[in-house]
Amino acid sequence: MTISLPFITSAPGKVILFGEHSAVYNKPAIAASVSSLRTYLLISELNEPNTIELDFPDIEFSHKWNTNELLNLKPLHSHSNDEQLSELQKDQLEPFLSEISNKLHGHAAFCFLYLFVNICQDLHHTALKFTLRSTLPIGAGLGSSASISVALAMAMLELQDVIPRDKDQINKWSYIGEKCIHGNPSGIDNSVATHGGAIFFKKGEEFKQLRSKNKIDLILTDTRIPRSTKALVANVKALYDKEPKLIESILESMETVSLRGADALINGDNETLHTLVRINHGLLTSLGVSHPGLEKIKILSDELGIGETKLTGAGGGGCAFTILKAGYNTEQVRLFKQTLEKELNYKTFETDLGGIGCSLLKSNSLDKGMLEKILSVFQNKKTTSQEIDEILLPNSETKLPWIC
Ligand SMILES: Nc1ncnc2c1ncn2[C@@H]1O[C@H](COP(=O)(O)OP(=O)(O)O)[C@@H](O)[C@H]1O
Ligand SMILES: C[C@@](O)(CCOP(=O)(O)O)CC(=O)O
Ligand SMILES: [Mg+2]
Repeated sequence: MTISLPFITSAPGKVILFGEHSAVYNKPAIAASVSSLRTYLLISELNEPNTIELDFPDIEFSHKWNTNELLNLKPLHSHSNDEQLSELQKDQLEPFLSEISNKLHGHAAFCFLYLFVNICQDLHHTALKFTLRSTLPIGAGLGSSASISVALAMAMLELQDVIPRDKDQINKWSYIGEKCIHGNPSGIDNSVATHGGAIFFKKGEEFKQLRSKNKIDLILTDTRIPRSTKALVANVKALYDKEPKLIESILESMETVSLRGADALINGDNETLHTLVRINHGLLTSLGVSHPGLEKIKILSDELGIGETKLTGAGGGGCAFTILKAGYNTEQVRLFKQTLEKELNYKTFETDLGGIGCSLLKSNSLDKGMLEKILSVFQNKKTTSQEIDEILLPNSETKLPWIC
């Protein structure tokens, strides 16, 4: 039975605890979803026949395409060859993307179109609007790209009536979406955004859910320094090609860090965890993916003696996390946050790790008043992250019936 419109999908962002970049080279890595930073995607009927509209206000992008023209394209992506996007498909999509010159917009639109043409061939609705709002900082290392890919893939599989709902399918397609945005992703971000929790991930293998013995106390800091994952991953590749032996040995050290990290998390060995965070950050710095703005966070946490800091995600700007040592001084932590925010204009987040993965909200499970409230969150482009959270965040007071 076709899902009735409107409906909403959602997926979280993530923190990579150990192993970013080395994950791309088939080394193991550990990531956890960030419970409170999520993307929400509303799929609604459009009052304009034969039209697909994207409305992505977070990046000030909206665009319309003719539905028939899109559906006349052949789905050319073959999962048997899923290491590569289909070149033929890319060529077919080119005319639909040619008017979009902004890179941020182009990556998001390419991800949307590639998934749409390959997933939605038997669409029952021909006039649809996709409105996306995210409480994640974009391009900051917290996996906003994977989070939108997962929300899009989940929505399109629903539209296509793929029953039963299957997270492995969502994960597979969102990995393709990540490829459209990143070029060469490892797949760790989409896996954790799909399945939630914390995962031990190795490219090409089944990932394992990881249970940490202790709650990890961390402060997440966004430098607000913009960067693109695609460019950073390409820089590391260029370095690898230039110095393969040297870089391979750094990647092998990162492998050891992730393996030891998994043990330390499972056994609640905090001291080792702190040492590994320091070592992993140093190794990433040696790959050239830190930034003076990230080093400022590390230096401040060292000076105040509150814990260990490591960049997270692709680096080059974006975010770092600081894990707080046992019995930390709360006054020093307050000073840490205040200095970052007031003097450096950084943003700090407090979030738990390991929340739910992708989820679906059906309109027929909501009363009329609540549905109207939710629709207004999407319609009003000025809605703040806090207002989005108050209504849509799973486990918020509204207790919406999200299906995981
Ligand atoms: N809320 C959003 N709306 C539209 N596009 C988004 C959104 N969040 C992320 N994107 C897409 O993902 C890209 C950022 O991905 P990336 O460089 O991998 O950084 P990260 O995943 O660390 O946030 C953006 O350029 C944009 O194309
Ligand atoms: C650098 C990398 O390891 C993580 C990228 O994460 P983000 O897009 O910066 O959130 C790339 C990947 O694993 O796909
Ligand atoms: Mg990304």
